[in-house]
Amino acid sequence: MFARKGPRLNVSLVRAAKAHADTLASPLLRVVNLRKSYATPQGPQPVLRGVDLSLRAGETLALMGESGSGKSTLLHLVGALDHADGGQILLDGVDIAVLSENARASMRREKIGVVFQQFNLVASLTVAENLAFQARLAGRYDPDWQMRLTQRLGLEKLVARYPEQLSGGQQQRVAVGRALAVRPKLLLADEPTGNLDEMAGDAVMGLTLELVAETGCAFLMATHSARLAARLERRETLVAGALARA
Ligand SMILES: Nc1ncnc2c1ncn2[C@@H]1O[C@H](COP(=O)(O)OP(=O)(O)OP(=O)(O)O)[C@@H](O)[C@H]1O
Repeated sequence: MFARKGPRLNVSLVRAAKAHADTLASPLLRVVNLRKSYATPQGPQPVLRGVDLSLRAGETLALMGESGSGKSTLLHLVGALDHADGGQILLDGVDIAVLSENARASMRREKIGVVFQQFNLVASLTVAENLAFQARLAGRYDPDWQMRLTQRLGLEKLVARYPEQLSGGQQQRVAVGRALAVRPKLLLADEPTGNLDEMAGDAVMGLTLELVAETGCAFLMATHSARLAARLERRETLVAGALARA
């Protein structure tokens, strides 16, 4: 019996190892020649003029650049929250631009977590309900994972509170938990510590990076802070609408 099962097990192990190697080799996110302009009274204002970017599963990348350089614009496009004028955004091999609105919405819910500078919690929901919000919408609510996230983020004693009863750092920890509750493949964060003092910001950053490593998701974070950017594996800077390596 063992003799018959042995070779089959080996073949499946080899296949699994190859699939894992392929996943690591091909980028989770590939942005190609991405372009975006905004309409202004003076005519279209180009912000992204051909951005190319790759991110592998599990990789962490800080997106830097002066105020107004287009960091939030890029995150919104990658997060399928806005439409590009041209170029491609391939997430898990799927071009976001060619998806129907429904398919974009499910990709957003199931594969992408987003953390904003302004926490954006639902004021009428408790901490526990906020944490579960996105996962429930995506049909991916997992009570064990939610409990673990709650513990890891130090929120056990706060689950029955409402956002207005929390400090900024606590609110942002809830927002990080909410984004990770779906176990996204990609976590996006736009100045996630921008509204926090240094100590609270560092604590949120540390927990986020630990949970990113634990879940194996890729992490793309826009930040002005070279100090925070240094905690991520890679750094890129937006200059004149394209990326220059920092
Ligand atoms: N909806 C919009 N309509 C018109 N212009 C916009 C819009 N959103 C952003 N912009 C402009 O696009 C440019 C890039 O803005 P964006 O918010 O992406 O920059 P940023 O690098 O994230 O800036 P910051 O670091 O200050 O947050 C800015 O000049 C901004 O004024």
